[in-house]
Amino acid sequence: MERMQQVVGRARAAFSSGRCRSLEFRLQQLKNLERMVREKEKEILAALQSDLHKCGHNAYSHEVMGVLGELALAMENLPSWAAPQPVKKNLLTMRDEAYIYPEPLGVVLVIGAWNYPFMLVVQPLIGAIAAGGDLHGVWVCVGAMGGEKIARVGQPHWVCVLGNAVVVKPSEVSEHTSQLLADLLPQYLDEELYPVVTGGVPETTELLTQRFDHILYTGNTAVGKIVMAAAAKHLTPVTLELGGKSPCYIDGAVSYTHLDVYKRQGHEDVSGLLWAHRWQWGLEGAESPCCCRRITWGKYMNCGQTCIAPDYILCEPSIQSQVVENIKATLQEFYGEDVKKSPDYERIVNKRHFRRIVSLLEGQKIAHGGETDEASCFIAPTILTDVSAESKVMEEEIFGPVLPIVSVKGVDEAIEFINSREKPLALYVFSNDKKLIKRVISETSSGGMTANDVIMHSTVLDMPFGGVGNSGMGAYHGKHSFETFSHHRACLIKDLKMEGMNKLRYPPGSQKKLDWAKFFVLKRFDKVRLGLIFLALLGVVAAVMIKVMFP
Ligand SMILES: NC(=O)c1ccc[n+]([C@@H]2O[C@H](COP(=O)([O-])OP(=O)(O)OC[C@H]3O[C@@H](n4cnc5c(N)ncnc54)[C@H](O)[C@@H]3O)[C@@H](O)[C@H]2O)c1
Ligand SMILES: CC(C)=CCC/C(C)=C/CC/C(C)=C/C=O
Repeated sequence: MERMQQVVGRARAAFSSGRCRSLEFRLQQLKNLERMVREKEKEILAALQSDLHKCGHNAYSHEVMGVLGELALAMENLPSWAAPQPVKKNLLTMRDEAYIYPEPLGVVLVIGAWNYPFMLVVQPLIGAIAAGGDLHGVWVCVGAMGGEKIARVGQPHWVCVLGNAVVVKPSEVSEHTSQLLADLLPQYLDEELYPVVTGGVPETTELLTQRFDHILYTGNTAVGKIVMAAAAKHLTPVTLELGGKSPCYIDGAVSYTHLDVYKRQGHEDVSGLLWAHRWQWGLEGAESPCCCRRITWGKYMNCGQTCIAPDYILCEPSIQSQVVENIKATLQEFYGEDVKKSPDYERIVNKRHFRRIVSLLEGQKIAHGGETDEASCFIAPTILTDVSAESKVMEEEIFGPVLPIVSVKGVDEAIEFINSREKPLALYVFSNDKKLIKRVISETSSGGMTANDVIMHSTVLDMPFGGVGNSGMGAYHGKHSFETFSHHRACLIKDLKMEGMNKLRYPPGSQKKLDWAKFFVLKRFDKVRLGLIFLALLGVVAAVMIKVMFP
């Protein structure tokens, strides 16, 4: 207990010292982090190889690339993210400065998971370091109502505490990466502001008794509840990046839909159009090789241990065998004749997870794969067909290379199926009918979604990444990380003039005062209307002057 108290206490003291006060300091820390990633690339890739059997290419493109992208985005945009944001004002506040100032929360705890052990720790760390505003300069509101612009003028003349301190807790399950982060981060970042705590459940439990100003936890839902309960004791806000069963619906009726569309458009001979359609999709529907290749990539990457991997497929029974054939062909294309020998295919992280996944195969119809080797934690890419919605494999998140196919009659039943379960972290739909895609989006809910591909929404850094309901709360990535780790403080700066206006709100009250207050507070003028009123007034003044000057 004492140790954790010391770590967090030191981080809080460092935060309060104002060491991380300037934008320049935070940018420097981000630059140092980038230098660490570039200089220690070999060590990072080696740790990922030891923990998850990730080959160099996969480790780089799945983990390091995302971190470098996030760093570049944060460093480029930090000055504009950190600037106070002007807001629209009303008639009572039109002379004042009104803006939202992002301030850092204080000491943040980042708890990572083992499946992308480098990225899931460093990516949130970037946002937490960056967060907070820039009042180090002198900011003025330029423009009247609506405060069109906030401008940084002059040299810094007063300072305030900015940028969070961050306690980093990598997952003990990926022990090599965890140790590497504990060794490297203090070499490149301020040691007191950004301490690393290693260890397992006892250490995390102890850490969670401490008071933090925000906790970002990545991991399973059950532990997410433990984290939230511990945070509640201190009223600490949480971001929970959890998991769940992400469905993937394949629309097999695409070609027929298009046939109809082409006919309705008045095309007599649709064969040429359908041929073009087939050329685009490989086959007639979304069960095409192209779609199945994308699904195979996202399902079996990192041996299925990806939070947003398509967990299971929903499709009509008529296309099931085509889907299986196309996925099998892709597996051959990706991993060759002997998957075990492929450097691109990872392993299950440990024996506990290995046994859990193997137990999900019991009683299932294995259409492909199914080979396992406990000694090396190897499970071959596996496809299960005609899977019952009530079976064990359809109850919990699989988090392994097992892909069940569940039959549905069509999109209506698919939507019903998805909505009858917990809200997933991701949702995938394959169809070249845009209307159907939009319908699935509007009639379901999930943390994020991609149509006609998988995983890829998580790579768009301008989009928030996070879950909803059982799959989590809050989000991060890019500017959303900055916002997650900042408090959005409402700032109104008035002067001591025009006291007469305030009489409206001071006692004693009267109906007349209330009517004027209503006018000043509730009346909304848009810029065009204000402009017109100004022009009309100008016209009246001009008319009066003309009349006076030329009687
Ligand atoms: N949403 C996301 O971004 C995301 C990313 C990766 C994984 N996940 C989800 O995470 C799950 C897999 O991760 P995991 O949970 O096996 O990872 P894990 O075992 O690494 O646990 C995550 C963290 O929680 C801590 N922890 C574990 N048990 C604890 C306890 N009893 N009390 C306090 N702390 C505890 C660990 O020390 C670790 O740092 C899957 O459900 C997956 O979908 C989600
Ligand atoms: C190689 C490319 C273009 C993308 C892969 C990125 C990737 C591995 C995303 C998954 C990230 C994530 C939040 C995983 C959670 O377990």
